[in-house]
Amino acid sequence: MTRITGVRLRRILDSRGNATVEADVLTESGGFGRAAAPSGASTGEYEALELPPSEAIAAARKHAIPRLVDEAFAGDQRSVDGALRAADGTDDFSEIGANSAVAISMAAAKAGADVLGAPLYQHLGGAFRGENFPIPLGNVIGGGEHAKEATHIQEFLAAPVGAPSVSDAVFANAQVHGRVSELLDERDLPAGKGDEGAWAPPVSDAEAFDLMEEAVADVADDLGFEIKFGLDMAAAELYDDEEDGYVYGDDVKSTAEQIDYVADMVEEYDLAYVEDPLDEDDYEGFAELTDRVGDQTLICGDDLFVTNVARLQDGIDAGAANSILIKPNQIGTLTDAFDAIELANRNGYDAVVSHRSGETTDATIAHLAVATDAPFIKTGTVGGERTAKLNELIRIAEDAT
Ligand SMILES: O=C(O)[C@@H](CO)OP(=O)(O)O
Ligand SMILES: [Mg+2]
Repeated sequence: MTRITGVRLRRILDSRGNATVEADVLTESGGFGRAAAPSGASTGEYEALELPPSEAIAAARKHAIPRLVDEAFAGDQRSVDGALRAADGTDDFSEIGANSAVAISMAAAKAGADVLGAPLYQHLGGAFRGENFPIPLGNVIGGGEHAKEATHIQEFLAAPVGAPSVSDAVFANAQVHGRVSELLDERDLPAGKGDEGAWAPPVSDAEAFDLMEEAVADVADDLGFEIKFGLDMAAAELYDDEEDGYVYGDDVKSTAEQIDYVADMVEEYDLAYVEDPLDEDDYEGFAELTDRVGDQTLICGDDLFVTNVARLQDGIDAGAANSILIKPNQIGTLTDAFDAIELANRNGYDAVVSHRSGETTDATIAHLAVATDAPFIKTGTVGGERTAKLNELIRIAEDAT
């Protein structure tokens, strides 16, 4: 029933106005799935490779589609993703592009779910998936590679850890986003937005910490539940080999100073989450920081692990981080993403499912996060390509309870 009978690929627009790959997968019994690849700006050096969409589509048509049509079953995700790997033949999907691969992989999962008549989260997670729902981490102030003339730290994320429901959490993040806008207005600061819809004001990182502290406290007071905040430091973008340190404008921090700085911020602001606090090659620094504050907060590896089981295993062996960011397009298939989540969970690492800065309205990650019982999902706060995931989470919570 789920034998694949057709795969169509096309170029569509993403939220930055760039082209990306969309895939349709059709099955023998009329099943249909459609998915689109997201795209990063602060991409990790060890990520699977995104090709220019036209090239990725041409290569996938030549190499992958013949191995899928009449050969693979949408209901058997490993057969689909195995065919994609075999068609590509490289470790980093440099032949057909991780963008073609991930779009086909996710579209096949949706087609498989469609044949069963099950929602995607149920198809992926099964009857024993657990009852928890992910808490959305909402990017409300940001800079780095996502906005010019703004903070050095890439993302300041609201984390509504005390929200009684998914819907309360989603609306709390939107309210924090709105509260930050009011605070900027009171301070006569311009409020442009970065790639993910976060405010990108021309303020120092220290001011952004203060704005976040005030905004989450105000909204928590109003709503009556705990809201913390966290960071994506995207420190690989701050790290400069020649300076041998982390560059914050005129200030350069050595690795030891960076670790002290992050540990101090965790203490001072009771941060719920810190992603990529150190360079993507610095397992040792990650381990030292995890040792210091890992019992108080999540130290998450994004560019460090790139959703890759081998890199995660190195991190586990080194005691680096206690959490992994999961981005299916970093590794190319849902199977690879699931394997990374499983390895993480077996070793006490929390898996946090994430969007990219360049997105479409594809909501697959909302289903992936629920299916795998992820404690957090990073999806932004406002903007159509962000709310597509958040609203899907609200629908899934309604459907599943
Ligand atoms: O660094 C990140 O975690 C992401 C998403 O917020 O950004 P990008 O997609 O640009 O890598
Ligand atoms: Mg990141």
